[in-house]
Amino acid sequence: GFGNECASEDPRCPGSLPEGQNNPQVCPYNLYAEQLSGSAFTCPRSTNKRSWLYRILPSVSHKPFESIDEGHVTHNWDEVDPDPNQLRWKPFEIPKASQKKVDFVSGLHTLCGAGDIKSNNGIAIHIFLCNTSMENRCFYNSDGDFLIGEFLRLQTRSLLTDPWPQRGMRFSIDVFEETRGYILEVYGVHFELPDLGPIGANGLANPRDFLIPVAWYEDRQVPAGYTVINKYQGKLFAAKQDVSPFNVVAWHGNYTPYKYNLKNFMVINSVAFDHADPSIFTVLTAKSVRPGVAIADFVIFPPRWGVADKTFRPPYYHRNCMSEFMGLIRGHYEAKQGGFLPGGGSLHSTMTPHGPDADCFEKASKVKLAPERIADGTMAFMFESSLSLAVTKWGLKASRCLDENYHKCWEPLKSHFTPNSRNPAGPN
Ligand SMILES: O=C(O)Cc1cc(O)ccc1O
Ligand SMILES: [Fe+2]
Repeated sequence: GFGNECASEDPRCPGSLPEGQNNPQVCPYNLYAEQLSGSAFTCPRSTNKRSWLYRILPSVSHKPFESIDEGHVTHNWDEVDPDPNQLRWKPFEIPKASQKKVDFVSGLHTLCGAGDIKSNNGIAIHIFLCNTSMENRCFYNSDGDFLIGEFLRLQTRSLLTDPWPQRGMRFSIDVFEETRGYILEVYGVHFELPDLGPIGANGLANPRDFLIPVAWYEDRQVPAGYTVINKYQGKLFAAKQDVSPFNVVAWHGNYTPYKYNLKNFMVINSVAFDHADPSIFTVLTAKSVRPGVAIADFVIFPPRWGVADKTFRPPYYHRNCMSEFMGLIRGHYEAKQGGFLPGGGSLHSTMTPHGPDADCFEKASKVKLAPERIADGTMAFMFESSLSLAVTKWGLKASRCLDENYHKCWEPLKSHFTPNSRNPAGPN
């Protein structure tokens, strides 16, 4: 369950978790005790996060970190001039394994972001494009948490393992084929489940559906050197060590990686009339200090029924003080039948107008309203942020995926205004 206090021992070492204290003079099985803190020691209980790890060697057993090539990872939000236009990307291209072997870390590309990494306030959106597993390499992020998009056949190994690693957690990603994914990085805060207000005690993403891994260790020497890669203040560093870092035999605490299957999301929606705001689809939120304002919300558009009467059912036309980055994991998105493709993305910046394309408007204004399955087999999502996001050089140019024709999807919109005829009948 989300945020629970858990305890886990590798079954090969029963009793490896010290009883009654965290720091015995000598730990069971002669393990080292190490605390991983995900919040200031003094945070209120409700936000205090830490885990105690009992490991074969402490994390400090490594050679010094050295700077490595960042590739397309950046936290420089001034690389290109601001551009308020609607932006859309065709599916980001995955390099072919036959041409170049690229793993999760070398395949990380920063698309956009905002804020300041050193003062722990901001977000970044990355795309990863890879074709090879991480071999004797792991990664950890000193700057923030990674929320990694949902992918088939992506497997992680980590000291506590699994796909949504929080700050500091080391993980290694295996892929079985050419793989692409989206990452929302938040600096300085952790994701939380949104409050439910009048919805009640249950619904949306239920805490019990968040899965947390069990302890599992490998006691493996790596004479050729195991590489620990660290993203620190937006730059990449590597340190060698001669053992696997996945050497945690037992742990307890509430600071863990977790994963969540989006299929478990309990969708709430309009069952009478009108289009509800997409905040009803919030899976997780990373709060800012302003009440109700997120530095980033993770919102999904899952398969569901559309039943609203006398309603234009697709998303309304709008301008928003929040920035909206959208991606498509599979299927299609209700407001754009063509052009917005799985593996691509779109960015509608602060107050930039957007909404259904002309074709969608025409169809949805005329369709006979019956209960309808919306977007079966699809999964679109939005990273919505109160920060005004800047796009990187890679996003605008080097990715070569920017769709120069995006604005054309609204060009056919024409006026339907009939000043002399009130049609349809007007409000009831
Ligand atoms: O722009 C979008 O497609 C996302 C979105 C969906 C919706 O149902 C209402 C508002 C909104 O921004
Ligand atoms: Fe929107």
